[in-house]
Amino acid sequence: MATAEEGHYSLVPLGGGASGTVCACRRGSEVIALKVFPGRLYRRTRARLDRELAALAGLAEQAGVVVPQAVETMPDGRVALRMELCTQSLARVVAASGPLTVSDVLVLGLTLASTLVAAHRAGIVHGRVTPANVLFRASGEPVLSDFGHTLRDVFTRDGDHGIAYLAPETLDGDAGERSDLYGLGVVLHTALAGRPPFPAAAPDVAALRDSVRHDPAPPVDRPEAPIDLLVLVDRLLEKDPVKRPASAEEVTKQLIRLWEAQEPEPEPGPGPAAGSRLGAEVFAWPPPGAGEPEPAPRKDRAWLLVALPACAAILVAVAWMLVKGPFGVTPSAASGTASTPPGTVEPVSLDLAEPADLGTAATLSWTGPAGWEFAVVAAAEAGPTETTLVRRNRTARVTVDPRVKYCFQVQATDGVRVQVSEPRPFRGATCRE
Ligand SMILES: Nc1ncnc2c1ncn2[C@@H]1O[C@H](COP(=O)(O)OP(=O)(O)OP(=O)(O)O)[C@@H](O)[C@H]1O
Repeated sequence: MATAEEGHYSLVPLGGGASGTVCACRRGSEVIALKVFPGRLYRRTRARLDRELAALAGLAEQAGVVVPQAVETMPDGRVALRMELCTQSLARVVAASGPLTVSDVLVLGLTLASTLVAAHRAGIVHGRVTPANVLFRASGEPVLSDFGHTLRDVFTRDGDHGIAYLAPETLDGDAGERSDLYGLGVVLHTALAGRPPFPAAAPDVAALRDSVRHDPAPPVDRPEAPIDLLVLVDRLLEKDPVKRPASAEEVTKQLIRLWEAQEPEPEPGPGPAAGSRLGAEVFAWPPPGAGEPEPAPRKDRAWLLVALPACAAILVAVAWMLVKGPFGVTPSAASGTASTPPGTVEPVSLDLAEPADLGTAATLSWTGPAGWEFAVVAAAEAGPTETTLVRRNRTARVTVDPRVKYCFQVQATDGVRVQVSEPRPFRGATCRE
């Protein structure tokens, strides 16, 4: 494992992709990830990158994503993106420890599908949803990384990297929202089968491209998995994008149904605190597994068994808030009451303040319990109702049509309870109490 001193940094390579190399980086007490690209950044590309990073920062407020926090210049002039350092990728977990449990696969699928809902609503297509781009935070929360096309387009040096994971249309340079759904299919297939649908390290690249374009994915042998989950994964992996589910929202709804239909699992026994082992790994230096071409076989996957289910309740409830309709307010019909996905109602204070009208936007602010996740519901008069996750933020800026009346509402969840604020009329809308 190479640890290089570069300027004032200590760098440990974690792996290389189509366009850059990701390193864990230590500067004093700070530990981060740097994705280093093989060249300098010119002014026009920088302007494009800045616009992209601004859009991604907005997405990070709504969804579980790792996005660049800053653009940095290495001592030799190469450009690098600074990110939070995660513990490891799904690719590494599966290669080292085998397939995930069905329940973990459902949580993973729900989290990624609701992330794609938020991304697609913001007009952002990922383009490379792969097992290496699904990372785990120290808490066990799965997050999607490697958004952004600007530097990928400028610095791609290995066009064949990762083609085993790409949708057939992406191989022809045409990626859209349904290509991200194909990527989700690859991720779920990998998590269930313990290997990707097509071998990542195929020696004959032309044959691999041919397989990705034409061969069906091999069946997943998990008799305990619900048949509807296996059918969904197969639909996500359809070669023709039109035959895949129509949207990430549809996939989220299906995964919620599968989650709700699960047999209750036995109570977990006493074990380490959620994510504690992962946390230790992140802050150890150098990071374990860094620089290894193949993950070292690791029998012990106790951290995932503890950390991922510990996140499940909140991740599922957040996905549920995003796509389930019962709290939707409309100017003529609003629930105004608390409801829950699986748990009980214990009212907590959740107060949405008078929205501020900025013409094409409204700013909302509210008070609510600490540690809960929030979503904003905006119902246009005689128009659609949109729910936007805002994670733990207490303010939101919502784009509105300057000619339309709205009712706004905030939903909150701690993973067990869901609380709904009183609806707030905007521009004189009539919201039902
Ligand atoms: N923020 C991060 N924290 C921890 N590991 C990371 C982080 N970002 C990337 N990695 C890991 O670093 C390695 C290289 O990532 P990189 O994004 O360069 O390539 P890739 O995901 O294999 O390919 P692609 O170019 O298609 O994204 C991967 O194994 C990835 O899981």
